[in-house]
Amino acid sequence: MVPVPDKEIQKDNNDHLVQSSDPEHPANLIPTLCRRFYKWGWVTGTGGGTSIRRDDHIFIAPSGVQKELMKSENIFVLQFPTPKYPPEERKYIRKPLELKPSACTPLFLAAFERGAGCCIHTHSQWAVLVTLLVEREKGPDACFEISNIEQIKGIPRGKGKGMLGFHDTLKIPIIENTAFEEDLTGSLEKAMDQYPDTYAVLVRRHGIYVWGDNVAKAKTQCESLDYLFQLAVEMHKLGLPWVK
Ligand SMILES: CSC[C@@H](O)[C@@H](O)C(=O)COP(=O)(O)O
Ligand SMILES: [Zn+2]
Repeated sequence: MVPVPDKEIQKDNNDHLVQSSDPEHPANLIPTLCRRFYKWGWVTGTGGGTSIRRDDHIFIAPSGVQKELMKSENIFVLQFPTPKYPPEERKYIRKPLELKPSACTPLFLAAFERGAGCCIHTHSQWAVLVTLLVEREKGPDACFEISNIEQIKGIPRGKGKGMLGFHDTLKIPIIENTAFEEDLTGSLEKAMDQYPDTYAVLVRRHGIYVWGDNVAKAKTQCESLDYLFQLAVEMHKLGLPWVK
């Protein structure tokens, strides 16, 4: 697709890119998913979010808004690929007036650059608690590990490698939080490189980024991980080990 020149964006703002009666259209799916995620405590108090790639378009939510009340008309559209930095060089082809794009944008872009079709960021308390329970391990090797739990089979072994088995050990890298969301991008990318098979990165005292080849995979992987984190917290309370 030929990038739309700036003047034309100003003229009609490409509103048609977010207008569709199809509930599966990314501009409709992002608000629907965020309403659901809000109920699960993943995106409360404006935290967290979701982004979807469809062909060469990235659909992004606005920053600092109640994510469960978002509408399709509030969605930004980026031409993909696009520079992650500096933000003013990103190729927005639709910008809702008086809104800023999510601060998670460069992190979502890092997942799309690695082939994801959807990326979910949650502030789930289970994810945060797990990062606190492995707080002693800092640095590039910090990771959450769990094995011998049926739900591990909901997580891929790596791209094109099938799903993890019951006896496999699931490993999710943990990066340290930063004062600003955007500043997590470098360490997120480092963790992605260090763990090329991972589909998720935990952020200490903050939450998690989970991505998938498509929306259904990102959502079910995020659900499986959240289940495992909750279970891990409860196991810890009972003095049960996460890895056999
Ligand atoms: C409760 S504020 C949370 C934000 O700082 C950030 O962590 C976040 O997840 C959402 O950023 P946003 O720019 O609103 O999409
Ligand atoms: Zn966040």
